[in-house]
Amino acid sequence: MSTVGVILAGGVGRRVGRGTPKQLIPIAGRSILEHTLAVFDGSPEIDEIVVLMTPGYADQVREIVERRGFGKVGQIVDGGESRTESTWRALRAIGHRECDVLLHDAVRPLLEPRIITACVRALQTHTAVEVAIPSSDTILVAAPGPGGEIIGDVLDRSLLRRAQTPQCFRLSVIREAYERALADPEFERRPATDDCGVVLRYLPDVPIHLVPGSERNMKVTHPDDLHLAERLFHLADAGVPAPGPAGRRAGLDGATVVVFGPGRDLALLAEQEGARTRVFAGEVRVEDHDAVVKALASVGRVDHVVYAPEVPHLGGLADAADETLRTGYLGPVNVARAAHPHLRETRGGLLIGTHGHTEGGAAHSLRSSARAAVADLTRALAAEWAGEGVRVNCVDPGAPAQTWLDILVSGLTGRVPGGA
Ligand SMILES: Nc1ccn([C@@H]2O[C@H](COP(=O)(O)OP(=O)(O)OP(=O)(O)O)[C@@H](O)[C@H]2O)c(=O)n1
Ligand SMILES: C[C@](O)(CO)[C@H](O)COP(=O)(O)O
Repeated sequence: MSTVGVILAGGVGRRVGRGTPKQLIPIAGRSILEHTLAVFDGSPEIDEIVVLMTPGYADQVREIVERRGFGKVGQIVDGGESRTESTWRALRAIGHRECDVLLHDAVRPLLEPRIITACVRALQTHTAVEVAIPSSDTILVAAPGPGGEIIGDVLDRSLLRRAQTPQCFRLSVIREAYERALADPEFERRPATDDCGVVLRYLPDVPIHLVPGSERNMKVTHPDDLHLAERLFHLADAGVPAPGPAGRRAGLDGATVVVFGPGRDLALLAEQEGARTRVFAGEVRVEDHDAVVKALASVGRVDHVVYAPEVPHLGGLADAADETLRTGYLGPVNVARAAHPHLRETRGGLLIGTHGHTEGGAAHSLRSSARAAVADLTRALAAEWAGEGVRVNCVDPGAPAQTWLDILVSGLTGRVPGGA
């Protein structure tokens, strides 16, 4: 039986309150929807994807699907007026051939693949499956009282769970629940806020099995959630995915890697994976934009550019050497500007070494602020160049050379080290 992932992206994001549907807002260098699609398209358990999109925005989905080569996206369908109406449209688009369906909020982009695996496994023995996590707050039932609300009840927290998505069903089960709901005039007056609610109300004899979710699988609902999700992405990426020997070779074999700064170890490692490398250490002054442009022009095709600055001395502003300004601020900007036309042509990647963690922050003001500047530059450029397929990441200078290469071939963009 095949497994269809349904991405519910038909809303407008009223509570986030931007002029554009919130699923198209960029986080960590890509739109929320793109992150979510990447999880489903990359899951071996998913055979096909149906996207329900806000009417008028299907072209944006097509652009993402084509640019990222998301081959499993079979249909892009206009969403309905409500979440449940979007689900119903998805069920109609899938048709009557029995299959398993995983309905997921597009705005939960931090879904871990292991949750999809657990859901698909659970569907082998259950016809309805829900992802949920324990509630860490005590939940109250409010009641009308004198001058406002009072507590009507305090629920038993040990039994409380917070519903997430995916919510997963055998197609015939969720279809029957919806057919009953749509035939019930009461459903319009008292709609459901999720799909399990529809099954529970209209097919009460079908047990809905619970699978553990995760705190990270948050829903972007309010403006602050955008900041939280951004931070969580960077924490999630803190352990850069290890591509393995085959992935490393596939990413570097035949590619040209240009390093600015003392990056000999990195270059040697890249060469072992089949890359052609060029290191510009002391001979190119990175504060001189024209010199960086010339250096890159002398290489020919460029797939990856790495900026690996010397780690500067520590100290307060008064003691800071011009070298820190040069390598911390001007270097990253000049290398990025000069590398852009090359990387746009090859859809390549830029990796910027930061000035590392500062112990006791305030004592090393220039170095700390340079690190923050590089982190923000990375995020901004990742978003700015995402449409051109150019990836931009940064890394701590102390990270092993292997980690630098793993980031280069990872497909990540907008990645900054935790805490930057
Ligand atoms: N008519 C709708 C409404 C919502 N959704 C999707 O359901 C998920 C969860 O809904 P929610 O967070 O409420 O999204 P919005 O409806 O966009 O937000 P708001 O209620 O603030 O407008 C989102 O991925 C949203 O795009 C949908 O497919 N069709
Ligand atoms: C389905 C859901 O994400 C489970 O928590 C939630 O009910 C959706 O609610 P929303 O108001 O449509 O965001």
